[in-house]
Amino acid sequence: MRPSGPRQATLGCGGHQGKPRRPRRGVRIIEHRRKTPGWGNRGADQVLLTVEGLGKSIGSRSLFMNLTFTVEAGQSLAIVGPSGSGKSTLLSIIAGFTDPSSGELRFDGSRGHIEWAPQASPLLSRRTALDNVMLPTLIRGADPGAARMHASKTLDDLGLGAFAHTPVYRLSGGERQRVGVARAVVSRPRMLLADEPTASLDPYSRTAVIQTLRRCTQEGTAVIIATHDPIVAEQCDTRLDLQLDMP
Ligand SMILES: Nc1ncnc2c1ncn2[C@@H]1O[C@H](COP(=O)(O)OP(=O)(O)OP(=O)(O)O)[C@@H](O)[C@H]1O
Repeated sequence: MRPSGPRQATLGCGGHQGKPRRPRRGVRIIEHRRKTPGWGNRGADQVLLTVEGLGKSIGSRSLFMNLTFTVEAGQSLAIVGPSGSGKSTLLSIIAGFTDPSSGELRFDGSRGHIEWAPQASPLLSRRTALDNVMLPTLIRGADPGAARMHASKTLDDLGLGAFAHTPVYRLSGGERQRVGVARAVVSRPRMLLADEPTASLDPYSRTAVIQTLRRCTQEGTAVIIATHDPIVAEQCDTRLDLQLDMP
């Protein structure tokens, strides 16, 4: 069973008791929340990723340091923090695109099947929304009929059924954003990294995205979301807050 209360996870910068506090950037706080009903059940307690003492500096600037947390199957984790605090960089490190400056990540087995939904997904603009969303399952060897069915269902779930046969270049920004989410979730990865998946969406579309991500966790996908959206952060099992103290 997953512990019902807050779990010890990590650390901030440590004490400055009795000393004047020097302005600094990059205070780290992690809050762990109770598992929210409806988010993730299957595969709970299977730790997919262990992060220990992770730090990232760019030049002389420390974005974050000494992050320690785990990610389980079916868990939703929100990474929050001000613009520039390192949310996307942390996702990129987990994805393996960026090296950390310190610490380590250990995956259960290999990195396995991770999907990445960046802020602006690099879609094939002349192909239809359906073609784009079919691609990950086709690449993984699915039968074209099955790939089409899963892609159509995912587009429907995201309120894009009417745009399935529309070339991406004719879609609005918010519609493209949801096609990017659809493409990332359609193959039900082990872990999904979503960068601002609800940014600039209307409330209806935002709800559709949240429900889609929730369904993924229920099917065992670990979902890690970098977000400024308080509603998304509030609904995740765990929140990792990359505070940024301005000097
Ligand atoms: N390759 C790079 N070279 C230099 N600086 C970088 C690089 N990648 C990121 N940064 C810097 O690191 C900081 C963190 O960037 P990051 O995109 O991770 O922030 P974020 O918290 O996701 O911001 P936002 O909420 O605005 O998307 C920024 O100041 C950015 O300019």
